[in-house]
Amino acid sequence: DPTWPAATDEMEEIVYQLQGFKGRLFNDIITPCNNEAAGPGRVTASEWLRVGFHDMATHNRVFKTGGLDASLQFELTNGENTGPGHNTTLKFYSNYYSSQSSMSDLIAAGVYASVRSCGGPIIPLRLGRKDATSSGSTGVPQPQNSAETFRQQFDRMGFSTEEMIQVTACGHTLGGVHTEEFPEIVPPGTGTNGQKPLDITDAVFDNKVVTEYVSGTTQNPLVVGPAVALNRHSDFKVYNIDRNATMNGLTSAETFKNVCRTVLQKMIDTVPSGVTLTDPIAPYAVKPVDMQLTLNSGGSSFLLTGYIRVRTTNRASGDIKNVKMTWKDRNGGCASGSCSYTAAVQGAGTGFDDTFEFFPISTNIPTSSGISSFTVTVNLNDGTSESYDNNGNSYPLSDAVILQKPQSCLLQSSGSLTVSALVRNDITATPSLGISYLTPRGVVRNGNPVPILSSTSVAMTKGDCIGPYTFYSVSYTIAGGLSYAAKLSVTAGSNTDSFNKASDLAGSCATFSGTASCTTPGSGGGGGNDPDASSTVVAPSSTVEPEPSSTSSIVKVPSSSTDAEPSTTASSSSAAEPTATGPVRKQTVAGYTRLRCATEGSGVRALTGASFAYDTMTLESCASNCTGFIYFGTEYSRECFCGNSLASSSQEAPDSECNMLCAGDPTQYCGAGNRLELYWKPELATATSSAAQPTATLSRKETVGDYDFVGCQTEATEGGRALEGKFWADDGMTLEGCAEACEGWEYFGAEYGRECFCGNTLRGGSAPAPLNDCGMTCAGNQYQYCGAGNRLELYRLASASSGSSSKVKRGSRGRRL
Ligand code: HEM
Repeated sequence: DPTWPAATDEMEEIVYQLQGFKGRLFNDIITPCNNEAAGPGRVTASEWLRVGFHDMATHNRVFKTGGLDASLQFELTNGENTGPGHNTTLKFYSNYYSSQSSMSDLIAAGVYASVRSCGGPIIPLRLGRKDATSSGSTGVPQPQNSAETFRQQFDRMGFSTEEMIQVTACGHTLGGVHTEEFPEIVPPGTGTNGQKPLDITDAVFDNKVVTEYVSGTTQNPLVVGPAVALNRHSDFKVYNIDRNATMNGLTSAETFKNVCRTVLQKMIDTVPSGVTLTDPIAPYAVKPVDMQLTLNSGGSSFLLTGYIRVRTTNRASGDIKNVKMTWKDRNGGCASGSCSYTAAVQGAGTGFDDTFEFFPISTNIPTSSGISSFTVTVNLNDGTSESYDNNGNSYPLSDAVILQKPQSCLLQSSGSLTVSALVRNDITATPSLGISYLTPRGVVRNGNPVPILSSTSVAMTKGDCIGPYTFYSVSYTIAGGLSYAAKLSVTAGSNTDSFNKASDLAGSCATFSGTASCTTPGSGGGGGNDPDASSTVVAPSSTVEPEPSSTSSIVKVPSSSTDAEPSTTASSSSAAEPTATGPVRKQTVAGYTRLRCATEGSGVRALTGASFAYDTMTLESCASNCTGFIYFGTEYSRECFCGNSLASSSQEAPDSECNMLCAGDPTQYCGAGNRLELYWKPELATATSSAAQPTATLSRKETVGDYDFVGCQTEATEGGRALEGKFWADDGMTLEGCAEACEGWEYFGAEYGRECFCGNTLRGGSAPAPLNDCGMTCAGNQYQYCGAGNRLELYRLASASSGSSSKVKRGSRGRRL
């Protein structure tokens, strides 16, 4: 078993913990192998495999540049990487992209997963790839190249002639050639759904690509057909280079599988210099998952939560009776006298080749004695048991630094994050919060769908001492709309509580209540060690938002205890209503007029033009940042947003809700959490556009051309797509474009941002879905909705709907289809 924790833990989960309880669903769109997530004629698993090759294919073995490094994301429009498959694949992987899972490791994992999902071999998966930050050289083999050029290109990649033939055959057992990308090889109308398969089983990882070729029955469009006359029959040129000797050696299914395991591993292990790959990963026999300490109210005990995941692949089902966790306290003993917890199974999950059971942990641990590590005993129904001690190390679980989730919160609409942490009083280092976060590329250049991964570290401010711990906290705004994907680490000296998911945080921070008196660990705990001891509510807070300090972004955990650091300026309670000397609501600021206190949009920002966040925020400085924009608004004391339009879902809110003072001027109001102190210059609206009313806001379109909006609709469950008439996909997709393409059809539907389907009927199993499911914006118009994965933004001809018995009223969201 690997030793826990390891740098590969997140990838281990993504790759093995696929479905069922705590499933990461990485295989969702490639299972079954013939799934066509991006539309008919597009076998998703084959697209994943091809992505691996195209990313690797620019490797130079002499200079040790390129290889599997995710540089493909910057190369999507260089002419070598045609077709939408690369884009949709990288977009899917982006859901898993983090500081612990590089895009290039995800591409390699995608090769492993697609091959496995299609019945191919288990490719050993090493990890540790690093992502390129810009495009690399060109050099992906193209069908028109000569046999000698192919040989040279693969030699540059580090592949012998034999390996070139093998790896190409292993790749071309899946998928096909598309008319959209290679109309000269597959002329329009000659394929099925615009695709011609490379062998007759284009969604099975078998050696038909070889046997059909060797027997002369192949219909592979890169061997026979129009490509021959055009000299684009690249598979023939490659396979025939050694007079078919290598191909003849692959006619045994077993040999093919083994050879493909070897050459595909070589393909994904081809990396630039500076990368050292780990040993191949394997699923843990026993793995702690999501272990977390949380200080209970009162402050004298922790709640330890998480799961022990046990691999059950080689066990008879129901084999395990329960799992016992036994821990050591901070000093290596068991001062509290009770240091174990036994759990029964809660859920089961599966991977391609594995099964797991999960045993939930939920137990209290006194803060006076704490925890340092644990071991696991798996008790079997036959009366025997197995001990797991993490290869002799015990499973480490430090209580030195703890991210305290109930007092941490994330407002996803604005990205406003507050993190509270507890640091044990014997740790002298001041903690800092590390935030690793994704932001969408502002300007999408060359179709790169992968968000930017950044990290930042912010110092935390000291709060109250509770028992042997001291609170620290900090607030920060994660701009860009992907705050839920952030990972949070609190570090003090060599102690850290790392890789906590921001998505686990609630939208509002709860107030901590506890009176355990301040102690130093090891002193025997002092007072307040009884978990049920008095838990006087110290600072009942009526607001859900943490209260802002007027001088900085720091939010102190509310407390009345005497050793609290003095608050420097205006107290939070004075924020609510202006007094003679207190804050006032300014009606005009630098030529802008106050409009109202406004909410953010639902799921979108109210103002999307530009944004700023800093600790010296004033209305004047925000207005100055927003010069030229029709609107500006301040939020959450230190944030500033500009825009020429206001999201239609932004609502007026009572002024009393815009009650936070500006971080840089406590005599002014600067909104609140999810509340904008909104100003505008209406004359700019008439100058820049004919209407003062905002025009460009993300909203549902009730009508598009001759079509009425029907609703959000699932795909069909009965063999095929909900709409079967016509399909196309494009990075410039808009609702108008889709409507136009579907002229003459009764329905059109936009899906996954960039796909368009037409049809006269809806296939069985397609059903109305909640509107919120259809949350993807159109690739060609950010202000329109274009469905989502497996969800159609569905429209129907107005004439058809009003004429038929099952009326869909114009503009209604009728579900009556
Ligand atoms: C001389 C080398 C190669 C050439 C010239 C070549 C060329 C092509 C072409 C023209 C297509 C059609 C793409 C489309 O229309 O979507 C294709 C598809 C494909 N290639 Fe290759 N290829 C080569 C080697 C490889 C290798 C080494 C692999 C992976 C190990 C690979 C994996 C694939 C896959 C999986 C598809 C199907 C994609 C789909 O269905 O969307 N190819 N290849």
